[in-house]
Amino acid sequence: MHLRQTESAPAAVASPDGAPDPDAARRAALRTEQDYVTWLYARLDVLRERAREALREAHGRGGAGHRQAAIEREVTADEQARLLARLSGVERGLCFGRIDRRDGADGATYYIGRAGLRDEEYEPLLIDWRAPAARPFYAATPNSPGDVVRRRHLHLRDRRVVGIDDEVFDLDRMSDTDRATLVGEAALLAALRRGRTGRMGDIVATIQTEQDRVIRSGLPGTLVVQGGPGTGKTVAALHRAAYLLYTHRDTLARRGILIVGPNTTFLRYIGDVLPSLGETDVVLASVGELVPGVTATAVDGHEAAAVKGDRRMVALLTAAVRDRQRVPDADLTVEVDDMVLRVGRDVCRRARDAARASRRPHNAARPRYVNELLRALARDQAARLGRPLDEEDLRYAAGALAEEPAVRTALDALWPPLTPQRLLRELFADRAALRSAARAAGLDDACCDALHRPAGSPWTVGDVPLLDEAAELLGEDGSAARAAARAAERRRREEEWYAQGVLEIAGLTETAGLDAAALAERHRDRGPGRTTAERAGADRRWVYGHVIVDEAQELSAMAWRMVLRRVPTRSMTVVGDVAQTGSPAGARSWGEMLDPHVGGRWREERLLVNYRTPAEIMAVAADVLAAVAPAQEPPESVRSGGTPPRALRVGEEGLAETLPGLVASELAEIGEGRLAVLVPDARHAEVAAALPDAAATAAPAALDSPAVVLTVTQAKGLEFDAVVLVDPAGILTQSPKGGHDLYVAITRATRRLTVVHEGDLPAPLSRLAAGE
Ligand SMILES: Nc1ncnc2c1ncn2[C@@H]1O[C@H](COP(=O)(O)OP(=O)(O)OP(=O)(O)O)[C@@H](O)[C@H]1O
Repeated sequence: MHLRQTESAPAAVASPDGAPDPDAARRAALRTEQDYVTWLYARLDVLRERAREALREAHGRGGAGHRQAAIEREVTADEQARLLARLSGVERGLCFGRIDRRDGADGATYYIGRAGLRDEEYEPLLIDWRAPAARPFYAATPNSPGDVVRRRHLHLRDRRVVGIDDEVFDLDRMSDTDRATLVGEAALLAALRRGRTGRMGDIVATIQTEQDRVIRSGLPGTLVVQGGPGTGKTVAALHRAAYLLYTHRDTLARRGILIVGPNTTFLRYIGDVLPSLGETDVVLASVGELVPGVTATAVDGHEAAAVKGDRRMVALLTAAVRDRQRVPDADLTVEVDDMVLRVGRDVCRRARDAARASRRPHNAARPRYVNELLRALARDQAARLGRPLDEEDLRYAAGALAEEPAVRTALDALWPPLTPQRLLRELFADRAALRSAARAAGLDDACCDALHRPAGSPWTVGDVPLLDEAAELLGEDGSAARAAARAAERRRREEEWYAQGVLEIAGLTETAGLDAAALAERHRDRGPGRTTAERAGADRRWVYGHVIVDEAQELSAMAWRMVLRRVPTRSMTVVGDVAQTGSPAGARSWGEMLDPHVGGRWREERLLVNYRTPAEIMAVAADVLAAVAPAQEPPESVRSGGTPPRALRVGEEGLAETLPGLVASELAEIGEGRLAVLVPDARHAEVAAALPDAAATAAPAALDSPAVVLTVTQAKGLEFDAVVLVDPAGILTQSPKGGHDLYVAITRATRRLTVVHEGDLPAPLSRLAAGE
């Protein structure tokens, strides 16, 4: 039997007059749990103090030893610092659950929490939520409870137990005392009712069974998590990252986990979840940040986005690179020391073809071409001077010519060293170059028009996969790598010199176990690039142990190529909803997107329950989905009730007058929560001007504001207690995927939805018309 107890249900502890006393039962249960929780925190304090002490000792142990000993101390200190960070991260809500199992004759009780704790005898006091022993806490359902007799949720405020919820799966197996102290209220619904803060919270206490399957799915291969809005795809994927780090720490600590999200605001929104689970060593990046050194936030128009995401851009870029490998129109002539040196055009052509035939990337193949031409120039120079040349002379003369500015300019014009940035900047600013490359790729002039732009334009998100593709085609620019190595060597010497000064000032001699080189290295390691995540984030060619892609339906074919380069093992979690695709280059089906890369070898989990949007609002969204994508099923809302969604008609000039009052009254209704005004792209500035008190940028700080004006693209993945949706017809018609945008906009609301419209309500929203 399964029983979800309510607070009024327990009826076994008697009051003095013999009547059942539920309050006494509740107090008794709270006391028991408080005692245990107090004990757990005491243990946590002890472990933290030990880690702190070990850290102090590692830092303080300056004394004897050589460089090896210094490094060992550093490693110990590093480990203790991580342990301390992990133990500090789990302070809030340390223990959130308990299961009573039918283990053996007596049964057994296990407490579940954010971290595993053991006593001095190594007996478990608290089970880490990711450990196999915690699984029944999440997996037990009324239909298949396994050996779980009762699941209890504990609600903590600071270190105090302030509430308990019980789910009983087998009342007959419970002892009389335990039955007497049953208390409860559905923990999940309590969690869902909380106001939004602008930051996603963890759900470690209320993970649902279907989500648990996603979280604990094995590390190898590609897992697709498909689910409608609010089904917990994002939050489950983040818990999966924590679970994988716990279960495969060795592999993943070395290679790291990358989480790709749609934009920096979204990343900020989800950024607290992993630290609250004690995990910090993860790289979070938007598609626009995946090439180190470039931060792209500008967004392309629909045409440009569609072309840039098209797989044929590979052929276009390949052709564009080939176009930069030229032979002169006539013989090559260069003036050096008042003498005109000449190399025949056919010699240039042969040299270029040989360099291309090496099949090396552009920058790596360049020396073949350049060296061949330098030798030809040197031979011509010697002939004109009437000097014979042996092989050594030839090498020397070619080297000397390479230093001549006129020679360098001439050779750079034929086969320039290229960075991805330079290639793209110059290509997009040059219509003729674009046409030539596009023709080779089978793209028409309209595509060229969509790509063409002035040279100084900012990088867009759609450019970043192209920069990454270009980096592959170009290879490392050897000169840049050499310059970087020289700069690094210079820095190393300066740091050592500085470190020597520090040692002298501190009166520490080399016999103190730390010489200047070791001290410099230690400080260098402390700087950027110290943790796996930091090193990985700064290296375009880093290979991750696992990659999670959120809102994955928005990624174009070119963006997938970029992401997949970072995970050749294809150990990935792909999270999204093809019914929410807004990008013109995004996914229509997972097979279409993934099959070219993983050859059909991906597995899928579906999430079907919406934890965000109440049923009344979801009914409106379902009408929209039925109109724009009848084959897609909307998820089912876990809760109903609350304020019915409504529509509000205003005159055209009435928008600016209506919105401030409407937003103020909605804010008053939601109290501490968050509100978003969602608008068509073209009306963002107008609506933002009407609401000067609301944040109006998609910058991460906007999440701190009680009210924010956003386009639907900017609001993707986010949620708000109240949504004011302005001009639904404008959203519907703003792009070929406008219907999907409207679906996304409606499903951002957790409590209240108001649709403000000027003309007639679009047909899919007719359900709202009745209430006007
Ligand atoms: N098991 C759970 N317990 C408590 N809250 C949950 C649970 N699952 C999901 N939620 C909450 O539901 C909301 C929606 O979750 P999430 O953003 O992960 O959904 P999603 O599927 O990624 O949505 P979308 O596709 O619309 O972006 C969040 O507030 C999340 O915390």
